Amino acid sequence: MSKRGRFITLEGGEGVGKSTNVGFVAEWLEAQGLEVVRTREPGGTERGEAIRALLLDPAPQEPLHVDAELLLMFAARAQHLAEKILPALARGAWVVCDRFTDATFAYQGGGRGIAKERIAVLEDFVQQGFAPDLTLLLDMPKEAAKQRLEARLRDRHEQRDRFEQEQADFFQAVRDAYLARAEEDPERFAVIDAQHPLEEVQAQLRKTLSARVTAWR
Ligand SMILES: Nc1ncnc2c1ncn2[C@@H]1O[C@H](COP(=O)(O)OP(=O)(O)OP(=O)(O)O)[C@@H](O)[C@H]1O
Ligand SMILES: Cc1cn([C@H]2C[C@H](O)[C@@H](COP(=O)(O)O)O2)c(=O)[nH]c1=O
Repeated sequence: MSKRGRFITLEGGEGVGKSTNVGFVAEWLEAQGLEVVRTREPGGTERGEAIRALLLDPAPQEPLHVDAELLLMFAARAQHLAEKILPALARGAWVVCDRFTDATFAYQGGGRGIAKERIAVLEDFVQQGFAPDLTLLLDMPKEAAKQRLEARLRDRHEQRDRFEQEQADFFQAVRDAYLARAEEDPERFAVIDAQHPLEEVQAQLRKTLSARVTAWR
């Protein structure tokens, strides 16, 4: 695959501010004169969004097996890569994605307990070495993130999705798995302290982006 643009992902647990800041990151890059494609996982394509609806269904008729959950994440990802991410990068656009494969290692690995070696097999199969250029990991204690999430659910009259219904130990395992991945790959990851007011979080993001964009040019 010829890749001229850069692939930036935002990661973190529920309610840490990923969706809020995907827009900020995309707009900051656009202000530097770059073409930006903003997307999310699971989803990002028509078929991927249909898979997302299955995965997030708050009241499924029958339980979803953990391996089926894992495979559906990668099925959506395969479509997303082929239809949207890789063509955008090939024409020189930058892609900003709300979650990618680190979420699989954190949720299906850390949260559900699937061995990371099994996840890595699917990662190799689907991605063939492809990985983000930069991952912005928004990190904060799960209790504070839960309060933000609950305020959002209340304000927007949203129902908890299937993942948001999990218990505290699941979210602690997700956070621990994300931090372990960041420690394993400090070149790719930037850990952003997300518990501060939005302006401070965005100042951290701006500083990180500015340093990376300068280094890449
Ligand atoms: N730094 C911040 N300080 C205070 N509130 C924030 C901050 N960042 C985001 N919020 C608010 O917290 C709530 C959760 O943010 P957001 O929806 O962006 O999180 P998320 O990580 O995308 O969550 P999810 O993974 O559940 O989709 C929103 O109501 C948002 O306005
Ligand atoms: C990519 C990916 C996502 N998930 C989970 C994490 C979240 O709970 C949902 C997506 O909802 P959001 O509001 O967009 O954050 O999906 C996962 O378990 N594994 C993955 O690979």
